[in-house]
Amino acid sequence: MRIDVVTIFPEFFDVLDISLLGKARQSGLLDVSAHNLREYTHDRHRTVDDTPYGGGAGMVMKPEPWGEAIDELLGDATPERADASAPLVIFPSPAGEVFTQKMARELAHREHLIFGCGRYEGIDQRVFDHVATRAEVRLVSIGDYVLNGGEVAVMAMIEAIGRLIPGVVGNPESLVEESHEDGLLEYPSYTKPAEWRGLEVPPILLSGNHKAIDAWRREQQLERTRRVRPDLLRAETPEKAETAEA
Ligand SMILES: Oc1ccccc1-c1ccno1
Repeated sequence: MRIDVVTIFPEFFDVLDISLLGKARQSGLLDVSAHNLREYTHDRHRTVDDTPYGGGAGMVMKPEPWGEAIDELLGDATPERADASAPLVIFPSPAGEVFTQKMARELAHREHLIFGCGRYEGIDQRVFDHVATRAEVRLVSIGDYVLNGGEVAVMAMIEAIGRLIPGVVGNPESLVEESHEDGLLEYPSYTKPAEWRGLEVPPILLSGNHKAIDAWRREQQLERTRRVRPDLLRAETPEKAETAEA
């Protein structure tokens, strides 16, 4: 998978050379490149923002640099070539659809993602409108709170997507039993020692009875999800909600 990120802080993404995603980049499974939006300006001050039409506080990111940056990254992509190789352009935004594990799984199958990190009061709307004439565009939020810019959101999405690419995580089994993989929160985990500061590991986990352990873990998932994220039980599949009510 090729990932391009347009940002005024390209050095922010240097951290991706560390850990799992660093190995994925070295092995060629993941190719991440950060591009400085200011390289696409032509004035002495490398200006990327200006005052908003209609007034209001703050500054809005100018369309011209964005247009040139994304033109370069899209190459000769056209809507007519809308196949798996077609680039998907994602702008993190508090006004976007919420990023979920389901979306991460979907995006892990794409060949080329382009992320555009907005700052200030956002990016001129015409950038989204124009790019949408050439490629699929999505505005995506990582949660109901406000950040200073899209870089943190893009980092989170790259990690969530990148770790699902086959070969990136050593043991694919470890991807299955995680929060949100089956729509529920994960069960509590324990390791040695069996007793720590007076706290013992649940005896069922020491029993060796794997059928009983699986049942206990499933019940722990349901109890934790009912308590912490009841909204997940109301989502999508009625069976899930039915199980939860049992
Ligand atoms: O708050 C933001 C500012 C800029 C770009 C993205 C965000 C955001 C907030 C939540 N998800 O994305």
